[in-house]
Amino acid sequence: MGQGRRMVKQGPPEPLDETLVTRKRKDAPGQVNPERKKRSRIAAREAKEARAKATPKTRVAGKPVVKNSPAPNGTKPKKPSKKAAPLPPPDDDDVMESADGLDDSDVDGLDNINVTGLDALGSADEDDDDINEDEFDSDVEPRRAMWSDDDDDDEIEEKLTAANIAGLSRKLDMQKAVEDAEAQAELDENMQTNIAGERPKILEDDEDEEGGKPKTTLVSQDLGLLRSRLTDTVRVLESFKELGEVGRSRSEYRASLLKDICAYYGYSEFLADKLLGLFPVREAHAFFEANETARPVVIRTNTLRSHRRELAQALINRGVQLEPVGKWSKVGLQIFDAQVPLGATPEYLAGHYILQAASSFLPVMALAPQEHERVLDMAAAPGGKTTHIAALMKNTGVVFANDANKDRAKGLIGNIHRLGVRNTIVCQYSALEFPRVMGGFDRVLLDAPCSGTGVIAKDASVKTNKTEADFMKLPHLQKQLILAAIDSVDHHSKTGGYIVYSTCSVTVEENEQVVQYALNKRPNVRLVETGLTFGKEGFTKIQGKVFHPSMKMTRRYYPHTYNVDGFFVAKFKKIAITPANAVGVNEATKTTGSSTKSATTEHEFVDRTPIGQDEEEDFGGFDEEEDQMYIQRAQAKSMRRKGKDPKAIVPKGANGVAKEALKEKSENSDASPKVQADRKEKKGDSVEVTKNSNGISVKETTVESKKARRKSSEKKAKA
Ligand SMILES: C[S@@+](CC[C@H](N)C(=O)[O-])C[C@H]1O[C@@H](n2cnc3c(N)ncnc32)[C@H](O)[C@@H]1O
Repeated sequence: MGQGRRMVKQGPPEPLDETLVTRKRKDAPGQVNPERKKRSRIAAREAKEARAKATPKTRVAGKPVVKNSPAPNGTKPKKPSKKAAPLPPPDDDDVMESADGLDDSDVDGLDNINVTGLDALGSADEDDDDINEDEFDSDVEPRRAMWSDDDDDDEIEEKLTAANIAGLSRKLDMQKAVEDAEAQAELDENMQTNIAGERPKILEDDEDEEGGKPKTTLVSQDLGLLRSRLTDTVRVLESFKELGEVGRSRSEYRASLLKDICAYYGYSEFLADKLLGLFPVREAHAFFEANETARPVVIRTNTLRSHRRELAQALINRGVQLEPVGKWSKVGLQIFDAQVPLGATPEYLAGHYILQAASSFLPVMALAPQEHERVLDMAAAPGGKTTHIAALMKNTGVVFANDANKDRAKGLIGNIHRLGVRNTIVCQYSALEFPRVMGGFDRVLLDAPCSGTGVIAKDASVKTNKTEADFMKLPHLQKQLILAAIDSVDHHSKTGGYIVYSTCSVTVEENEQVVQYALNKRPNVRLVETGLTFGKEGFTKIQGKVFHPSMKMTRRYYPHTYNVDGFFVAKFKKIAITPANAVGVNEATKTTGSSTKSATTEHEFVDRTPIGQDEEEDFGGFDEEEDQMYIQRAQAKSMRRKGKDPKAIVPKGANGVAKEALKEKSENSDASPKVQADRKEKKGDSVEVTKNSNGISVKETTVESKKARRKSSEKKAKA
């Protein structure tokens, strides 16, 4: 086993770029048919020649640098550009909710198809048991490992590869684009500061009147200068002792960097400062840079309807170029190019896949739902994760998919139908109302509404529209939601007792601070390993804040490290009941104003109030008397069919109302409101004639039925 393999196995997975994917395919031993090899070579040679013509290169310090003269000062440098391509409609969103309820989608198109493969994430999958880890190598990887869900059908794989051959030359073009971009970046970096040891002059001598901070006199058009100053400042801050100007402080350089980041990438100073504080300075630069390019388009195979290999073959036949997303997932396919809109293929319409960002797989993988369990997805729309949960449960057990937003819940229902999910019930509550609505779940997923700072590449508006207030309101909501999630889980569950909290944000306020709050307020939970085999550890210490050491078990994902959307995943195990006097128990009940009897008597915040008793409006309400009438009609019909006398039934309505009353109601049902009222009045009952919103129906309240209802409610309350 080569050195490379050992490193891949032991260390964190390195991002693997597209060129390596290409090489893997070509180098795979005993896998390549001669025809394919020949065509690949031709394509490679052609691309190489074209490249040589277009960009003569030399190498400086081991990295490619373009020989052509640098962009003159004041000219616009090449900023990472976006490639236009057909947009598939999104299925799954994670950017979602900001405080104002805005959202956006996980996958918003084929534009910006990224050239860095997600294979980078390759390490053992939770459920990918046919992967031989020893075989993994960033340079040489047997094809079998690529298709980890299928065993040893090399022949089919070769066909897939052959069908994909057109993609290989395209990948070479992409490779060229990457090299060009790298060269340009390298050039920018070296433009002003390529003499070792020289202290670059970055800060200006004039200071502004207010803060004494360095002025940024460069206007936004001076992107070339901005960029080189930015990279220089990063370099100085990294080696401040050697490179900092005498008499200048670190904070001056930082202030200059912050201003340049805002000017160059277009962030509000508030957000840029917050994000800059998350990373060492060079990493922060990489983060801002990564937010300028889109993440790869990924689809998740719906295993309720298809298998990954079958799906891949079908899409390849339609001209889609794709690869398995990486060893960590059995169901993901990364799309490199598509001649057809991915949101309108027959396979899409038949529910064989869903467009879903790679990082959206992670919370569900951490949740690890089991067959026959009872699972709650607290903020579920549009259902990328719900449908994944249902697929892992093989349509057994039951999933409650809840979302507070009615319109988004419609999308959720659409996805559930399209993907053939049959074990899921959709509901529309504020998740804060759980567990009063229902509790006792084996597992709960809280994919919380968040600021979306992990998905800026998809929604650039986040750069400027998030304010300080958002980073107070959102964490406040997230903290309430996480307590509700914890209280909804059955700690006695034989198979589960787990809660997963996730966001597509990278800020500490929305992640570690929320998790720490949950640990503080709920001593009956502890953090456990997520089971995810890659991802950076959550912070235990940052910016003067200290968190519980177990915070290490949470996982952070960044666009610049794994080429996935920024994400956070934490997994809790509930080990005991929630004390009745715990914070949040009362707050949650306040929202509905119902009795807290169950919480106080059982010390577990599980309310067993029948659903819908007080909330008839949402679902159109239930009319028990009317129901009873239909039941009796059906019974009578059935008796008649059997040749019996239907009058033999001595029915009682749900409220104890005798058959006569129902019969009367039945007779009246055809009469006009006025006639009905007259009839009632004759009988001496008090009558209210009201029209509903459509102006057509009568709401009648007789003395008799009022009494009956009261009686029935009392009975229920006692029960
Ligand atoms: C990040 S998105 C969920 C994405 C979803 N899990 C998926 O994978 O497709 C957050 C969701 O939270 C919902 N939401 C916001 N506030 C809520 C609340 N109080 N209760 C329940 N859902 C809420 C939003 O409507 C939004 O759909």
